[in-house]
Amino acid sequence: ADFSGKWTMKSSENFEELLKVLGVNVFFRKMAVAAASSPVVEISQQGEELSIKTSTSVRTTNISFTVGQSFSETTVDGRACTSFPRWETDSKISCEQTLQKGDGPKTGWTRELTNDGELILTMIAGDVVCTRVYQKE
Ligand SMILES: C=C1C2=C(C[C@@]1(C)C/C=C/C(C)=C/C(=O)O)C(C)(C)CCC2
Repeated sequence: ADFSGKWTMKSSENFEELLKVLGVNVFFRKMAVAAASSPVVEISQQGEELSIKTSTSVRTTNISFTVGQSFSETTVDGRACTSFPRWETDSKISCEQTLQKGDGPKTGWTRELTNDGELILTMIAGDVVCTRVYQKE
């Protein structure tokens, strides 16, 4: 599957609940919910290598990784972690995260291309799953 393209978010659920489980205080939760309500995601993929730029009014994150190889990134609440992305199916990448220091709820994410061309991002923290659906611009 090829995730390349410019994506805008169509729907989001459980995003604030995700941040709450991660212990983000209400001030930063409200900021994040507002900032993350209209993100722009740009993905370029070359085979197994993906670069994902997620732009919001407050913070822009860039990650680059090769599926099957671990890399360093931060959890959604900004803590350094080691991530291990792998193909769950030929159109879904699942990524488990391990905090580099300290401890907290188990976190991870998945990104999946659906048959009707949407991109589904799930972010997991403990038993909370946040689901965000993106459409190609
Ligand atoms: C703006 C964000 C902020 C935070 C996280 C982030 C980065 C949330 C954005 C997530 C997106 C846009 C995910 C996606 O849809 O890929 C913090 C909690 C540190 C608080 C400061 C504002």
